Amino acid sequence: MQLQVAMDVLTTEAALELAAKVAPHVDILELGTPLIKSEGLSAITAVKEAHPNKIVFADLKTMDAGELEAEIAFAAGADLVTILGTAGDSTIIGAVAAAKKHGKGVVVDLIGVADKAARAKEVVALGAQFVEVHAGLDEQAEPGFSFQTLLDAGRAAGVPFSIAGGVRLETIASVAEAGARVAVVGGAIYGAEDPAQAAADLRAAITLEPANA
Ligand SMILES: O=C(CO)[C@H](O)[C@H](O)COP(=O)(O)O
Repeated sequence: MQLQVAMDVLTTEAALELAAKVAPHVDILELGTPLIKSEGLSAITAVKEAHPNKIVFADLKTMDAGELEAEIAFAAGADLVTILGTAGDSTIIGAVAAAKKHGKGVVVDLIGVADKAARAKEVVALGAQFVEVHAGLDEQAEPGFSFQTLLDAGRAAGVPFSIAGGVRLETIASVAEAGARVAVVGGAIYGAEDPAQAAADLRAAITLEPANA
């Protein structure tokens, strides 16, 4: 299982500082949606230039204009972009076309999708590399939120998936056990007193091949 850090910070400077600390322990550097909205595509370029051997993940959360939005993010240096599973098939097909042109990949975020297993199979058939089974920050804060529902949805997906939303040291082993391809960790790394140590601890908690330096 790969480890992805979600850098939900607001400046390129903060992202570069965080990435420098955690890169030795993670496989994928994610630019969070607020960071991209705040700083624009130049943040993607800055992170890729600083970490050319890491997979750079642009959490665009695209809902329309799939080909155009994916195209500009790949051109800026992204290796993976997210398209929302609630978007129409034509949006996903467009983003996949851009990914093929650049030799990159599309991840479909299932946030807000009611039947996650059915949509997961559909979007992978459309060319998505994998799906992200995701509880967003707002959903996590809702009363009665259960992390277990994410694991169950991942298991039921029947296609390669990542888990995002509330993954931390206490839960990451269960993400691996559920068969996830990627564990996405945001707050448990960027909010830690020592992000490098937090990332190293998460890494040690799962059975992984060594991350690329
Ligand atoms: O994409 C996101 C929000 O939409 C977050 O980056 C993702 O949910 C990670 O969350 P956490 O901080 O709980 O690990």
